[in-house]
Parts: sequence; C-alpha cells; structure tokens
Amino acid sequence: MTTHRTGSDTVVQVRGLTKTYGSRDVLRDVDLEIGAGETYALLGPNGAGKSTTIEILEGLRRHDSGEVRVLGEDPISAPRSWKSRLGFVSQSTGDFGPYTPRELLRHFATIYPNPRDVDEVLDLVGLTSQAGLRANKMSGGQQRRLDVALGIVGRPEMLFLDEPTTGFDPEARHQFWTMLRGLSAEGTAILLTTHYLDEAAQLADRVGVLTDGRIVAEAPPAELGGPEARTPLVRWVDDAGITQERRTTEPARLVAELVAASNGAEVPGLEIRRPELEDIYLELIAEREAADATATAATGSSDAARIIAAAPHHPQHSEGAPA
Ligand SMILES: Nc1ncnc2c1ncn2[C@@H]1O[C@H](COP(=O)(O)OP(=O)(O)OP(=O)(O)O)[C@@H](O)[C@H]1O
Repeated sequence: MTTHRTGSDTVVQVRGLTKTYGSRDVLRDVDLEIGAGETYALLGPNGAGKSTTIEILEGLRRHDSGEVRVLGEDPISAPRSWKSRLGFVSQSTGDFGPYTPRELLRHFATIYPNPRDVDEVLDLVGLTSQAGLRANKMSGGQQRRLDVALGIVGRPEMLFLDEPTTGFDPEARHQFWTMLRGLSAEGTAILLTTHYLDEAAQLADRVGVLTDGRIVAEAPPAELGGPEARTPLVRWVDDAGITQERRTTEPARLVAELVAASNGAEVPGLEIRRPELEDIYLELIAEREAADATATAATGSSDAARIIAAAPHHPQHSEGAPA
C-alpha cells in the first residue's frame, strides 16, 4: 500500500513497524517514508495509532518490531544532538509557567545550534502583540500558536505536528498553512496529523490513512482512492418526492436529461457534488469498518472480547529515553 520513496534525501524510514499495548495490536506492519521538504499527513480515526507512531519516531516510545530511522538514527538510541535537529508539537499544550512567549522562545532558542530569530518566529505564528503577556493567561488558540512557535524555533530538519491547529481561528489556520509551506520550501520534512481534511488537502504532498494499525491507503491528496472515487455525484428529488443520486462522469448530460424530462422546469433538490478528500477518506474508513465487521462475524471474535479476555490491563506510559 505504501508508495516507497527512493533517494538519499529520505528523512523518515519505517518498515514493518509494530506496537502492542498489553494485548492490543495498535500498529501492525506500518511502512512510512518521508523525504526532505515533503509534508506527509497521517490521517485516521480516533485511536488509530497516529500519536503512537509519532511518539515512536520521536523516541518517546519503544516499538516492538520493525525498522525505524529518523535522520538516519534509531530514535531510541540516537545521540542527544539528534534531538536538536527535530521539532515537536505534541497533541496537548504544555504548562508555560510564569513566562511570556518571548521569554520562552528566547530560552528554547539557546538549546539549538542554529535557531531562528525569536521576533521572526513570533511574527510567523502571529503572536507579536502577545509576546510580552503571560503565556498561561493567553487563549487556547494563542497557546497552541506558542506550541507551534516552540516547535519551529530550532529550525528543525524534521517537524512533527500532532493536531497542531486545534483551537485555531480560520485566519490563524491560513497563516499557519502559509508558514508551513515556507518551512517546506526551505527543506523541512513535516509529519502532520490532523482531523481537518481540508488542512491535509492544502498542505500535504502525500496523505496516508491509518486505520486499525495499518496504512490502508497512501497517495497525494488529489489521487487518494483512485479516479473512481472522484466521480461526481448528481442528486435530485423525483416526481414521487424521493431523493435520487447517481454517480456519473458526465454530470452535465444527466442534468440536461433531467431538465428535459421536467419540460424545462427547475429540477427539485438538484445538486452536483464532486467528492473531496473528506468524502473519499470517510468512504475508505467505512469500507474498512465494513470489512472488519465481516471478518469479526466470521471469526466470532472482536478487539473488545480479546481485551476483556486479557484483563487486567495496565496502560503503559512513557517508555523511551528521556527527552
Ligand atoms: N500508553 C498507552 N497504554 C495503553 N494504550 C494506549 C496508550 N496510548 C495509547 N493507547 C491506545 O492506543 C490506541 C492508539 O492511540 P493513539 O493515541 O496513537 O491514537 P490516535 O490515532 O493518535 O488517536 P486520536 O486521533 O484520538 O489522537 C488507542 O486505542 C489508545 O487508547
């Protein structure tokens, strides 16, 4: 399923990655490659394993089997200098203590060998006018922008963004997209998870759909699901008041036929929809869930049954080397 990249600019290389929590297989045989300057969006429903994947790549979690290389190193045994080449924005906002965004950024900038200018970063994330305010008192969206600022101040070669724009207002999201395009143009590789499919469509060179621990589809956003998935859908209400829909590659012809059949009158409820990434993603997930339900019915087992059978279950926490 994975479209392997080749070349010396590979930043992330993952082969056959598996991860189990207790008796639960969270990642099963995941392959992933991301190149310099590439933005890869990892999509998937809640609990699919996206954050687990990112945490393994960051060296915060151990994996069970498979090969993982980020900037040529195994994250678990990588030297300290390796971390300074990465940028992280995790899913939850941190506690900023009594400090202001400018103070925090100045402090973090000292950790990196070639940091960005603090004022430039404040400007990039739209926090210039909040730079001197106490960060803990800023709004949720502003704190999230600060998370992003802290993630990029070290001029990372590889940037991990776990649902970075949660809480952003629309203007901030657009500003963020522009900023990411700039980082990408400078050669930064970006791994992004998001539940905003428009964000993935806007930013990603490739998207991967992770569900049930596997990447079930991977392609540039405009190609996911293949050409079939993009066939326009025409919907209208017929004489009996019943909503009809038909997929056709010639929607204009179908509309002309409908108009002719109604003697030139308006066709009630007429709508032509061209499936977007979100429609295609939802269809992929629904297909997958239907296939899993069929398999479960056939074997008479389910994840829930396996988990109950394996109880007591003790969740693990941070397993990797300290940051
Ligand atoms: N430390 C842990 N111990 C046990 N199970 C865990 C642990 N961390 C995550 N899980 C489980 O692993 C699965 C994958 O979680 P993960 O956070 O990677 O999903 P996700 O795709 O990032 O979800 P979301 O979109 O909700 O952020 C979930 O079922 C979750 O409950």
